[in-house]
Amino acid sequence: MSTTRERSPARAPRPSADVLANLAVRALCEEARLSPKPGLVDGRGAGAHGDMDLALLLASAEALRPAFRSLADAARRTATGAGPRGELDLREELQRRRGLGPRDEYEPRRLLVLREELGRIGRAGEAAMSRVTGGVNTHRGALWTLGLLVAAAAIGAATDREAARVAARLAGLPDRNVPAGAISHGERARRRYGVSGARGQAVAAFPHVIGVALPRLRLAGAAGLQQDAARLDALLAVMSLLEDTCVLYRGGREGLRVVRSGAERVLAEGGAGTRRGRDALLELDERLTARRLSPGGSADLLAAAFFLHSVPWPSPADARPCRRQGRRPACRR
Ligand SMILES: CC(C)(COP(=O)(O)OP(=O)(O)OC[C@H]1O[C@@H](n2cnc3c(N)ncnc32)[C@H](O[C@H]2O[C@H](COP(=O)(O)OP(=O)(O)OP(=O)(O)O)[C@@H](O)[C@H]2O)[C@@H]1O)[C@@H](O)C(=O)NCCC(=O)NCCS
Ligand SMILES: Nc1ncnc2[nH]cnc12
Repeated sequence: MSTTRERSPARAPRPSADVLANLAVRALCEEARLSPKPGLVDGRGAGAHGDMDLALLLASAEALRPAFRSLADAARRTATGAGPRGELDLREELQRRRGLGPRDEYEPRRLLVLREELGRIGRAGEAAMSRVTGGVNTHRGALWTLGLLVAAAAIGAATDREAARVAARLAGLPDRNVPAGAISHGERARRRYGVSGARGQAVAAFPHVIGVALPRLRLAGAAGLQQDAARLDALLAVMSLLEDTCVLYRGGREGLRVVRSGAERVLAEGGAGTRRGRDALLELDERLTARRLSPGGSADLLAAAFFLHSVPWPSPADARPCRRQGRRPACRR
C-alpha cells in the first residue's frame, strides 16, 4: 500500500542562486574537459580553433559565475514578487507602459521586465567573458542557453522540461535594449541559410537538449554505463541533428553535412564506448580539425544538458527516464 508520502512527495526547496551558478559553471567545465570531442577544444588540444584552449575555456566559465548568479537572483526576485527593481518600481513601470491590467495580465508583464533585466545581465556577462578571453567568443551561446535555464530554475520550474518551457517563454519576449552592433556570425548564418540558430533553439524549448542529449545521459546513469562514453554519445547525437550556426558560418551547408553525417556514423559504429565507434570518432575529429569545423553550438547544448541533469529539481518526477527515448525526436528533420 502506498503511503501519503509516496503519493505526494515533499517538494525539495528551490536551489539558491549560488547553487545554480555553481552548477552552470561546473557544467561548462565538464563539457570543456570531456575528451575526445570532434573539432572542439578539450583536454587534448584546441581542435578546430586557433584561438582557444582548455585553460581559456575554464577561465571563461569562471568569469561567467557572477552573471549566472545575477540572472538567478533577478529571476528569483521576480518569482517572489519583488521584481528586478522592487515591486513598487515595477508597478510604476508597468503603469507607465500600458497600464496595469488584471492579475492574469500582470504576470506576463512582469516577465517582460525580467526579460530585459536578463538581457542587461547577459550582455554584462558577455563583456566579462570578453575581458578574460581577449575578445574570443568562448561561451556566448552557452551563456544565452544556460542563462535562460538558470533563470527558469530560479523562477521555480519543477522539472527540466518545465525549465525549458519557461526559458522558451523568456527567449520569445522582446528586449527593447538590444544595442545595434556588429552583425554576429550566427546572424550571418541565419540570414544566409535560413536557420533559426541559438535563439530558435531556445524559443523551441531546447528540443536537442530535452529530447536528444538528456535522455542519453539519464539512460546511461540508470544502466550504469561508462559516463564519458555516454556524454560523448550525447554530444554526437546533438551534432547529428543540430543546425549549428558555428559550423554553417565556417563551412556552409557542406560543412554542416560533414559534421552531421560524421557524428551519425560514429553512433552507427557503436558510439564512443566501442572500439569501432572510438576509431570513427577520432577520424571525425581529424576531419573536422583539418577543415576548421567546430560544432560549438552542440558543445553549448551538451553543457546545458549537464546542467539540467545536475539540478536538484523540486519535483522528483523529473528523475524518471524519458519514456519517449525510442521515438524519433521532434527536432529530427
Ligand atoms: C541569442 C544570442 C545567442 C545571440 O545569437 P547569435 O546567433 O546572433 O550570435 P552568435 O555570436 O553567433 O552566438 C550564437 C552562439 O550560439 C551557439 N550556437 C550556434 N548554433 C546554435 C544552435 N543551433 N543552437 C544553440 N546554440 C547554437 C554558438 O556558440 C558556439 O560558437 C562559439 C564560437 O562561434 P563564433 O563566434 O562564430 O566563433 P568562431 O567561429 O570561433 O569565430 P572565428 O574564430 O572563426 O572568427 C563557440 O564558442 C560556442 O559557444 C554560437 O556562436 C545571445 O547571445 C543574445 O542575444 N544575447 C544577448 C543577451 C541576452 O539577451 N541574454 C539573455 C539571457 S543570458
Ligand atoms: N569545447 C568547446 N570547444 C570550442 N568551442 C566551444 N564552445 C563551448 N565549448 C566549446
